[in-house]
Amino acid sequence: MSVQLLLASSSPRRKSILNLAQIDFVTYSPQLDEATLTKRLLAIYNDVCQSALGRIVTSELAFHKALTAARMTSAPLILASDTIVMCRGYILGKPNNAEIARIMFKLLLGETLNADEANIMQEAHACNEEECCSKFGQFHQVSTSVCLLISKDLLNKFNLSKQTIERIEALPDTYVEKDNYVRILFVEQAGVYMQANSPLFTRIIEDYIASGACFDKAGGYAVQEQTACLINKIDGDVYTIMGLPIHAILQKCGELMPFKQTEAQVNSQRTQTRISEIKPIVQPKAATVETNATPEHDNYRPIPVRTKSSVARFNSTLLQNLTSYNATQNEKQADKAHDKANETEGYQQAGPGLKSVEQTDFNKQSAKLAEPDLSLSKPINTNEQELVGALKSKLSSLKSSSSFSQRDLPQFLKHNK
Ligand SMILES: Cc1cn([C@H]2C[C@H](O)[C@@H](COP(=O)(O)OP(=O)(O)OP(=O)(O)O)O2)c(=O)[nH]c1=O
Repeated sequence: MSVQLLLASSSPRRKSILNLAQIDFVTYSPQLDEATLTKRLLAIYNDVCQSALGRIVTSELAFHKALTAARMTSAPLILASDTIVMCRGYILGKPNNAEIARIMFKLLLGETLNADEANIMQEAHACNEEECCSKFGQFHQVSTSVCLLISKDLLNKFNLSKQTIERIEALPDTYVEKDNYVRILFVEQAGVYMQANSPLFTRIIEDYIASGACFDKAGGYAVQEQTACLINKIDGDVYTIMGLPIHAILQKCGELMPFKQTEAQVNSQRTQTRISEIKPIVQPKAATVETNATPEHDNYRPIPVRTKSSVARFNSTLLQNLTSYNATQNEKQADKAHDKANETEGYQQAGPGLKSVEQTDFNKQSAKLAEPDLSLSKPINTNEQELVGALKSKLSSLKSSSSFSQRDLPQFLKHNK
């Protein structure tokens, strides 16, 4: 099915992860006031643990990003995602400035905040969570929610497995936006342990903040950049931390993902197209004519081609003509003989006698020319052919008429020379 995925995100990481998975997509950046929405959610869910908060906040934000894109574009297949870091009861989004970024690293590395720092981070303090510091370092949790909206029309075109349909139907609030879209929403979480027990790490942090790379990352760090040096242990999928849990996406709704064609597939399609472009060679039905006629040339008449059967036809016509000519010659001779006899014995009706001579010679000639010579290829002149034919028919009509006598024949031949 040729449908493109709309990635409702401006995150370069999400784009590169989709590219990595060879998914065919275009992007749209939904405008959403994430901070206000998060504040509202924290006010409602003020008595839940940080793990649950991570799920709630990212789910709501991912869904609203996808919904905004659906309303603005009406695209049939939309993917949106949201990532936050929860550490020691604080919800860590993107740091607004270097100072906040530095405080975030203090939290992530298990350091104690002073009063001022705690004051700055007051709004982000979402719940009272026990500090989880183990031999692996300070623990924090990264939550990434994924929301896939698929139009009902498009969903009906998929040949989904029973298992997938059941899984979709079991999801809460499956149908959204006036029932036009089916919603698939899920959260992935990963645990990260960080340690910075050497001045070397302090330098890495300062360099990273100075580069400005921290400002578009939840928690102010990136697992895929130099701050990876601070990470001692990860529980979960690294792509959940980077903002798009590709393994879970493919596992849960891979059937709905449009994949890019590999070079081999594109090449094989090209070959198929080339083969289908080749017009079939139409063999002429009879071996007698070969035609270049096209529908545009209605008056086109094919050039006759001399074949074995056409030569045979020609020879049989020639045989008839020769036979007819021979008959005429015989009649001439018979008439001469008759005239001679008449001169001596007087006039006699000789019709049956002539007929008898005629038949005998016909049979002789027929026997001689029964096997037509197929090597004959020069057609008889049309005028001669017509003349012989006309003579033959006239002669036979005269012979059958009662008024015709043998004596009339020389005159007839002279007249029709
Ligand atoms: C923790 C962490 C986050 N991040 C990034 C992923 C997300 O892009 C970003 C979290 O912010 P989000 O608000 O989830 O995403 P975004 O604003 O970058 O993009 P959009 O809302 O348009 O989809 O932090 C990393 O790249 N590496 C990391 O290790």
